[in-house]
Formats: sequence, C-alpha cells, structure tokens
Amino acid sequence: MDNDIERVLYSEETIKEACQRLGHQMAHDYQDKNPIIVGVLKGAVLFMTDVIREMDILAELDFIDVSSYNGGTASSGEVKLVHDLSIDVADRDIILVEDIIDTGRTLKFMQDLLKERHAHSIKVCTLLDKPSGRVVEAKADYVGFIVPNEFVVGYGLDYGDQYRNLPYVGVLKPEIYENK
Ligand SMILES: O=P(O)(O)OC[C@H]1O[C@H](OP(=O)(O)OP(=O)(O)O)[C@H](O)[C@@H]1O
Ligand code: HPA
Ligand SMILES: [Mg+2]
Repeated sequence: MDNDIERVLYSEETIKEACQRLGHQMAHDYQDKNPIIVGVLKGAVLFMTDVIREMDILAELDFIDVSSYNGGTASSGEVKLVHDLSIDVADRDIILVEDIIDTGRTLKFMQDLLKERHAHSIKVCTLLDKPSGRVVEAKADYVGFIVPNEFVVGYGLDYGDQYRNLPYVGVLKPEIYENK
C-alpha cells in the first residue's frame, strides 16, 4: 500500500503526540462532566480509541455512522444516517470525534441531529481539518492538524474502503483515483 502514497503528512509518532495533546485538553475541560464521547464510524475509529485513552475522566462511549462519500474522493452532497447512537443524548454533554472535516456536511448533519435530541452541549474534536473544502459552515473545537486541499488516507481515512489500516496519514497518488 505504501507505493500508492505520494507523501506522508503525519507520521505515527506525530499522530500520537496530537492524541496526547487533544486528550489532555479535553480531559481538563470535561472533568466531572461525564460526557458521551461519540466516534463517527468508520473513519474516526482509530483516532477515537487512541485519544480516549489519554483522557483520565469518567465518560461514556457511543458510535454513529453517517456516510456521504461512498468510498470516493468527493462528497455526494447527501449525508445518510447509516447507524444511529444507542445512548439517549438529552441533557448530556457530547464530544463528537471525527477523523476529518472537509465540506462540513457530515458534521452539520450530526450537530443538527444532536440539537434536535436536546443534547446539553456539543463540542467537536477532529484529527484533521480541511478548511479549503468547506461547503457549509462547520467548526471544530479541538483540532489535530490543518490539512492542505488534497485527498488524504490512512489512520482510518479511506479511499474505496481501503488504506484505513495505514498507521500514518498520507496523500494518495492522484493516479490511484483519477479516471476511476
Ligand atoms: O466534511 P465532509 O465533507 O462531510 O467529510 C468528512 C466526513 O467524510 C468521511 O466519512 P465517509 O462519509 O467517507 O465515511 P467513512 O468515515 O465510513 O469513510 C470522513 O470520515 C468524515 O466523516
Ligand atoms: N480523505 C478521506 N476521506 C475523506 C477526505 C479525505 O481527504 N475528506 C472527506 N472524507
Ligand atoms: Mg471515508
């Protein structure tokens, strides 16, 4: 798989340092709040499991699966709820954990859903933020790295459901997805 990567953006070690920084920041902010930490399937799973282990606080975990890329490199524009939460979020403090915010459509969909269900507070932690991709207004409260306007894979991020198991984040060679 490494041959398909044009260049590594964030190494395993760099990602680990980001998980420690973000985890400690959130643990400080959520001391005694017992938040529900919601991982956004599938892409955020690796980041979620690493960052929560840096958080020495009481917290519950849940997962949600929303999809809009269908394995491609561009948002379909339509976000679908594939797998819903299992915990009632009413009156609870929620931390949404994402791998990347690009157009912002996925995040806005989830924030609207949580507001409809009367969550007490909603904050967002993302490993990667691609502000150049925004189509809708969407902002994260805890950000690992700002990425350039390129399609990245690895550490949970996919192209065609592949590359998620790369231990680093890298830029996919355009020839892999061009003319597909
Ligand atoms: O800001 P956006 O343009 O909405 O893109 C960000 C979302 O897109 C990707 O998920 P995807 O829909 O590919 O599902 P996956 O996590 O299962 O790969 C990524 O994991 C984010 O959840
Ligand atoms: N890589 C993988 N999945 C994504 C990206 C990306 O750059 N942007 C939105 N979903
Ligand atoms: Mg994806």
